[in-house]
Amino acid sequence: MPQPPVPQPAVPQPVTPPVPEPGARTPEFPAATILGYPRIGPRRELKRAMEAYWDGRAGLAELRETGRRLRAETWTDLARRGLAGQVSNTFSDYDHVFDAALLLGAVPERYRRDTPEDTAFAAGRGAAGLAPLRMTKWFDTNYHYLVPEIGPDTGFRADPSKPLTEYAEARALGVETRPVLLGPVTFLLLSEPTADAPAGFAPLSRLDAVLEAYEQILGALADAGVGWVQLDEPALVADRSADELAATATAYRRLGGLAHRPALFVASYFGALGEALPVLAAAPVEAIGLDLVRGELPDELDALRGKVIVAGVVSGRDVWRTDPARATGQLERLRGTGATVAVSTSCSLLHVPYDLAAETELPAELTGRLAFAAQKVDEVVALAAGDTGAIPTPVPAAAPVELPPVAQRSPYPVRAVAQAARLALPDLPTTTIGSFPQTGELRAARAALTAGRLDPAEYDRIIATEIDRVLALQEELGLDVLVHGEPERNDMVQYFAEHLDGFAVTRHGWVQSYGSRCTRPPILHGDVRRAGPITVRWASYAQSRTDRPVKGMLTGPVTIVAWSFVRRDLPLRTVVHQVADAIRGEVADLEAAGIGIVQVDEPALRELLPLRAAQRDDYLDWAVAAYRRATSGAGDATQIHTHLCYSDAEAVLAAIDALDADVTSVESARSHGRILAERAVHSFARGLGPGVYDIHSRRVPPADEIAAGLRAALAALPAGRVWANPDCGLKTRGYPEVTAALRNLVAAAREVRSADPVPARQH
Ligand SMILES: Nc1nc2c(c(=O)[nH]1)N[C@@H](CNc1ccc(C(=O)N[C@@H](CCC(=O)N[C@@H](CCC(=O)N[C@@H](CCC(=O)O)C(=O)O)C(=O)O)C(=O)O)cc1)CN2
Ligand code: MET
Ligand SMILES: [Zn+2]
Repeated sequence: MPQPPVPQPAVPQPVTPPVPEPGARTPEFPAATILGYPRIGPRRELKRAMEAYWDGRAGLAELRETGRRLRAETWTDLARRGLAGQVSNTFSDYDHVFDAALLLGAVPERYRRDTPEDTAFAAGRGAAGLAPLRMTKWFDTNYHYLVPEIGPDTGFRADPSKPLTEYAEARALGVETRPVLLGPVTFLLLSEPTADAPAGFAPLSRLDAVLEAYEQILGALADAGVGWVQLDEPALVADRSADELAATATAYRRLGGLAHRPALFVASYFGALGEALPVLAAAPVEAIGLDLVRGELPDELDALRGKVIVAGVVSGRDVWRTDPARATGQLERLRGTGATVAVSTSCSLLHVPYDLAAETELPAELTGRLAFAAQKVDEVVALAAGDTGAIPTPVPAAAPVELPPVAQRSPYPVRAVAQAARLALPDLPTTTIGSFPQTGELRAARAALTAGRLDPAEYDRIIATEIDRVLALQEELGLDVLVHGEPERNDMVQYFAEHLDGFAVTRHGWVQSYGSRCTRPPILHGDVRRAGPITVRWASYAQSRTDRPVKGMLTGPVTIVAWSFVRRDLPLRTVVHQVADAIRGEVADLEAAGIGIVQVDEPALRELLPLRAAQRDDYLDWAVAAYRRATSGAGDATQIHTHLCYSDAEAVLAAIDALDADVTSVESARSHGRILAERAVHSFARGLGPGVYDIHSRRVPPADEIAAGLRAALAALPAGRVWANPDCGLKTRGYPEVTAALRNLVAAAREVRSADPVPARQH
């Protein structure tokens, strides 16, 4: 098939709208814009610069220079692509939510350092004796933000230096930009109360103080000549209480009422505004952004009369080309109402890779259907110019094969007896979550293998040696259930995608996950099928090298799909069930190879939970059913483990129970044992490993602290069902701290076992 040309702007000239006169009327909103752009660098330049700075291999000046260069290159490239509506302040040293805390001067005292970079890194990474800020998912994406802490006494002091600097930088390049700020309502709704806040304290109660800071920031931006500012309010697409909607009305009445300010563009994304739409429509703001990919055109368009509608018709959440018929249909209907319409992306392009042009190994028929960030900019520009000829219409898919129903497992008590007899584990069994540190040598070996510089047999020898080393370490530490350490995997999702039909993987398609960490989300483009065993070889190898049980390690169907870009011509549930069927086959093969424990991770179960409550039960039903499809083929004596992390697991405890795994490990360390306080945990009928070692921090937990965590678990759950484990995999940590922490974990489990003789095993 000939490759359709990528749409190019007719005149590749930087487009710089006139700078508004002070006191002039609302400046014109550019016809084509985006809500944000990737910032890690097309070759992860920022990641490398950050890590070099952290390791002391480079100074702050070099880090800053890398950031400045990446911003300049982005503005220049997007100007060349003909994008008039450029944005600034979308760059971040670590995280844009933390940047908002810096902007408002609301950073917890314990993280404050001499420079904003060091402050952000202290908050994101912690330091000796200083735990980092809690980190959690940005809505339903795989991006993680640092959760701001706001209390009754938090002081706010506007510091607009970052948006001002970036605005000036772009201006110096001849590019007029719209600074992007996190909106006040979303900022407060994403924050959590400080540790010393009274019970029931809601950060939103500090709205007045926050608005005062925003007023000063808007004033400073206006002074600098900023024409439009973008305030991001994605929190408004979730269910909001009457109080929260009233706070939204207050916020925008107040900011809109300022005499001296830029024109205000309130951006919503990740869904439809619903009941927040009339609230924003009634507010004195000049432009409103709608996600028209996730949401349909609202009926109440009349209410928006007089405002610019920034129509998010190009998806920022997937890698597919825009369906020109759908997009132009929406744009025409909007224009038909007499509204002023700008073409935009549905959300920031932060969640997609930079440039399809960097991928030279993808099949041509797939490339023809794809658009990464740069191509999405081209689409926005083409749609705004009414030039859709260059955007091909997507090809409809054939109907998927119906999957047969599967039988469910025996009841847990029956399985528990069979497993206890087979595994003969002590009370409080100790284990880890799967990965051991991914060393530089492993990554270098894999890079050499991919580049053809390393013989596959030699690579296999390196992996086997690493597995031997990791097993020996675990035996020496005295862990009860061992893992092979996942050294052969680049990533827990990409690795499976590389071994399943229906997926493609990229070489440079990096997307920021948090801080300097990135993933290359695979592209699920066809029907998914497992061509052959994926993990059996290394699992059996590991089991052949030790007498202790080795857990087989698989990624669950929801997580594989959540962390990939998926086809949109089939319902998500159908795609997830196809992946589940492939994993089911892998569980069967591991079992046949004599593996007695199989862990099927589902850390993204919570992430895909719909933002609107009305859609949640339906999602949880099919997600749980998919997990059971993946695991229910296992015999009674095969112990199925699952693992969830970053999950606010509280929100989905009933679903976790319904997964029917024999043992579940969850994050607990960073949520301060909150999970154990949940009433539902007490009725949790199977094994539970509340994470007692926070692997997201370099800190080594002392044995008595771990023992306290285990005792708390024993107070909530029957003995014999509590496991001792870290709260996630160890791949991002280093060996010295992992060894010390696991030594403490084993010591703590032994101490609690001997000091608190537990009643006979209950099942
Ligand atoms: N997909 C996914 N999402 C997730 C998680 C996860 O594990 N996977 N965990 C949670 C937290 N998020 C995370 C996301 C990424 C990483 C992470 O460690 N990423 C690595 C990259 C992992 C990877 O793909 N590694 C490849 C490529 C490594 C690499 O950079 N190679 C160099 C060459 C290396 C050398 O020569 O030394 C290169 O390509 O330039 C490999 O090991 O093969 C990183 O950013 O550094 C950790 C947690 C939630 N979401
Ligand atoms: C993000 S969940 C990670 C689970 C995986 N088995 C690991 O240990 O790395
Ligand atoms: Zn995890």
